[in-house]
Amino acid sequence: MLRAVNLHAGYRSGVPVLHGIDLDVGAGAALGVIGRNGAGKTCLAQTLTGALRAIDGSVLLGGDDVTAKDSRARVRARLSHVPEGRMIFADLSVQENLEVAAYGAGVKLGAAELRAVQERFPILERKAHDRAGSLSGGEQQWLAIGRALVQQPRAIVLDEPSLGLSPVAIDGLAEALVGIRQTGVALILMEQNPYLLKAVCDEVLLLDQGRVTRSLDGEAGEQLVAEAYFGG
Ligand SMILES: Nc1ncnc2c1ncn2[C@@H]1O[C@H](COP(=O)(O)OP(=O)(O)OP(=O)(O)O)[C@@H](O)[C@H]1O
Repeated sequence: MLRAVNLHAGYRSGVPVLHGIDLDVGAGAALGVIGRNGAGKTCLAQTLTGALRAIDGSVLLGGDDVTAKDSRARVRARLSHVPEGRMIFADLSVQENLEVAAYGAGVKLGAAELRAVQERFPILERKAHDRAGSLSGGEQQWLAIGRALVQQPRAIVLDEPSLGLSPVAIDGLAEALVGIRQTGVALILMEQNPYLLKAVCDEVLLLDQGRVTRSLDGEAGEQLVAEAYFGG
């Protein structure tokens, strides 16, 4: 569903950060990307979703080459982004945040679509009319994922969604992401938390200085991920 082929990219300074990334995640599958601070996870998330332009290589969504499309066009092609830091609109209500996200994707947010997201994350119904900035960090993460879901994505790229969450909230996040996978959405999860990766992903890529240095399958487990990542 979402593929990167020989992807080279960097931030606007022009210094290359990614040096030839290949990845492929199918519908209903989840691919993890783990790497130290500065490995290039955010650069990869932004290049996949169109916030940054590739220097070379391609991004394909459902077989279509979207490399030349900007982030807005990619959202409309059903590729959603849950950015690092959540990036919700703090001064809008929870429901308005969902409405804006759906509008940006060219999707009508009817009562049934709203209910589907609220059933997955009941807090988004209980606090529908609260200011989004008044939510706790964990609640804001549900809203950030809810914003992606109302866009009716075929694939979602999530950038460090566990950041700042308690262990209990991370368990809830894992459960939610597995539930989303089961609806056929492809997930790419940039993460530093091996336990979340183990719970959600079939395969985890190790990113080091902009290159994939290893690929670990789900059976390898969090122990192997942690050993490889922490250099054990
Ligand atoms: N806005 C920017 N402009 C230029 N260089 C940047 C920018 N943001 C990050 N970098 C550099 O690009 C490289 C990759 O950073 P990136 O944030 O993509 O890594 P990351 O794996 O997401 O790290 P973290 O886990 O700390 O968020 C690093 O060397 C970083 O210093």
